Amino acid sequence: MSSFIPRRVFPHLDSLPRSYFLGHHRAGLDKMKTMLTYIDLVIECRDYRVPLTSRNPLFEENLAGRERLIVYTKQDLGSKRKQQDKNREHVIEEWYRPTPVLFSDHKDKGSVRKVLNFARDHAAMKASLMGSRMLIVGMPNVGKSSLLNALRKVGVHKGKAAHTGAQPGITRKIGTTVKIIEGNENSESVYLMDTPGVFIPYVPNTESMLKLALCGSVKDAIIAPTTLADYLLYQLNLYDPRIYSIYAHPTNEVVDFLSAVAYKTGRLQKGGTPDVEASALWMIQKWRNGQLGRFVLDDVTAESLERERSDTEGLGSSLSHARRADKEMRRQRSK
Ligand SMILES: Nc1nc2c(ncn2[C@@H]2O[C@H](COP(=O)(O)OP(=O)(O)OP(=O)(O)O)[C@@H](O)[C@H]2O)c(=O)[nH]1
Repeated sequence: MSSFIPRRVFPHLDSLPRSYFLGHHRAGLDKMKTMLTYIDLVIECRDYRVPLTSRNPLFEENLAGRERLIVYTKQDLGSKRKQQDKNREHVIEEWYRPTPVLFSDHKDKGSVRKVLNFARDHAAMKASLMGSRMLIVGMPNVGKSSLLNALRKVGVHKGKAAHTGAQPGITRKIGTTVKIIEGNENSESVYLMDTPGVFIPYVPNTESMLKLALCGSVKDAIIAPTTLADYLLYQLNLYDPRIYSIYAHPTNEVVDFLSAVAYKTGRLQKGGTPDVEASALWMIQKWRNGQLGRFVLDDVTAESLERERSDTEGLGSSLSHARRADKEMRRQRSK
């Protein structure tokens, strides 16, 4: 163990797709734009494990002019609720000031209540006779529908209203409006609308694509499971290789790692050969569920937002525009 040295960089994979911008993403975004006049607040969800990479500039560009609350979902999957996490959350809050930022875990009533309180205060400020209407937006699979259900449960004690699932693309159209706060003599009711996840037209680099895929924003068929497991192994090694010690010795070799997992868990094909692909999918799922370490994949420092912004500049608006900007960026870099 003491002699093990993890990889410090993950190799650039030229053949990796860098787009997952589907028809219903574009259609959903267009529809959101037409609804903006009726909306008092946009609740933009991002994944706590990738606080920078799950930022989609399309929302800032297309839903500008409306007040925004940023909610980092799945806090439980990236945090151990320690001082280190508090420091990280403070940095994230500072990045977006004055835009308010909250952190949520859909099963933790306390964090859901904070979002509700924000929505209630915001609605009270607007004091509309028709009640307040809010839109929940974000990348695919980030946890929008789960948060909507949790807000409804805590807010008005009603059951699930939106479908949720482990793969992206469960919500394909803008859903029905759901009441999350009951009005009273002092304030009007608050309604929330679910929307389909919208992916970034063109991801700035392959590592960002791997991060988003690992967090479940991209369908599992898009990137080979062994490639994704290799990226997971890279991250596990940087964090703490002891996390997988019940399956394998520390290693940088994905096939060795997955073969050890296959032997240990009985994932074998005919003739007893290890089923590397099945083991890859199993390990990825374990990490996604928080059973293989809970940690953040992005670098969170005071400067990292600016760095990411300059990397993604021009990659927001359209696919062809994004490709051109990417080509130009590469040309500049090679100069
Ligand atoms: N651990 C944990 N899991 C969550 C949380 N929020 C959502 N999930 C899980 O993440 C997956 C995706 O959640 P959804 O609510 O369907 O995500 P979505 O953003 O509506 O997905 P799309 O339909 O692709 O837009 C589900 O398996 C949820 O159970 C959270 O706060 N913590």
